[in-house]
Amino acid sequence: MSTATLEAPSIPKTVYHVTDSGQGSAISIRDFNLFYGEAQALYNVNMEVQRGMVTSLIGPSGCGKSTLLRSLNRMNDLIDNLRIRGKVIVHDNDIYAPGVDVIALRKRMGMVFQKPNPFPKSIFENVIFPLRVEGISDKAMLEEACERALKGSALWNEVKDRLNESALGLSGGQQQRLCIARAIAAEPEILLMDEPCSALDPIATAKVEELIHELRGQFSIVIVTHSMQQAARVSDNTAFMYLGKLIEYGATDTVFTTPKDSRTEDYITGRFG
Ligand SMILES: Nc1ncnc2c1ncn2[C@@H]1O[C@H](COP(=O)(O)OP(=O)(O)OP(=O)(O)O)[C@@H](O)[C@H]1O
Repeated sequence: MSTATLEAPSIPKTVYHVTDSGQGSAISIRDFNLFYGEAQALYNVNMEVQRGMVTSLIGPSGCGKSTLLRSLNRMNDLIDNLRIRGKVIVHDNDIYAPGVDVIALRKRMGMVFQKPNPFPKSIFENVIFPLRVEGISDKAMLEEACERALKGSALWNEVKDRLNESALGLSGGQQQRLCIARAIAAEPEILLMDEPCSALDPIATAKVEELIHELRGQFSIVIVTHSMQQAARVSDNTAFMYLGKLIEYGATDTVFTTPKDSRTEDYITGRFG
């Protein structure tokens, strides 16, 4: 792993000092702008999400973190009067190009939301839901996928004897790890997490953070978090956003110890936000 300067000449104001995974980019965001009706929420964002690494999006409330995250798998498509300009490149293809299969795109990107959102079904059916959607019905294949995903989300030992019980009977922290199991069951390449610990207590948060650490390498993870401590603990790279702009995108250690932009410094030292 080396520290490389990734250039984005079209926005001189963003400071880049990103830790390069050596495996290239999982996602390239290029001159990306987003408008909710007349209101612009993202301004010329340029960012390379490094493959196999954990990337945190931080910044004060309303700065556009969730908007940017949801732009990566086109979750924003469902919003009326939304316009975008720019590109999001995954596997050399712009995901906003005409004719893109959005369902296929979302299969490559598992998503975990703020609040655990298990379906009112059994633990087993929750985990293998994405495979059912794909039309897989082979029992042995589903059981194997379920076990793999639950082991991957560090929940297997806690639920292996109650797979047919309702997922709603699990604790909040277990439900969130179940949602992570569901997100990884179809073996996506990228995991998008929108404040995955905001509804969890400190112990459950620690477990999810540990899990993120374990999933690193296997998946490219982008996580929105309000907690700077969490960003510092779990991520390789951190992107600081402010008023819809990407201000600084760099190696997490550097962002938190020696930020290069005064706005980043003001935020991480608690002067605003
Ligand atoms: N569906 C929407 N329609 C219109 N405006 C929206 C919508 N979603 C977000 N916005 C606006 O876009 C801006 C960015 O919001 P976003 O939720 O992305 O910020 P955030 O950094 O994730 O905030 P928070 O940390 O509070 O969750 C805000 O001004 C917000 O009001």
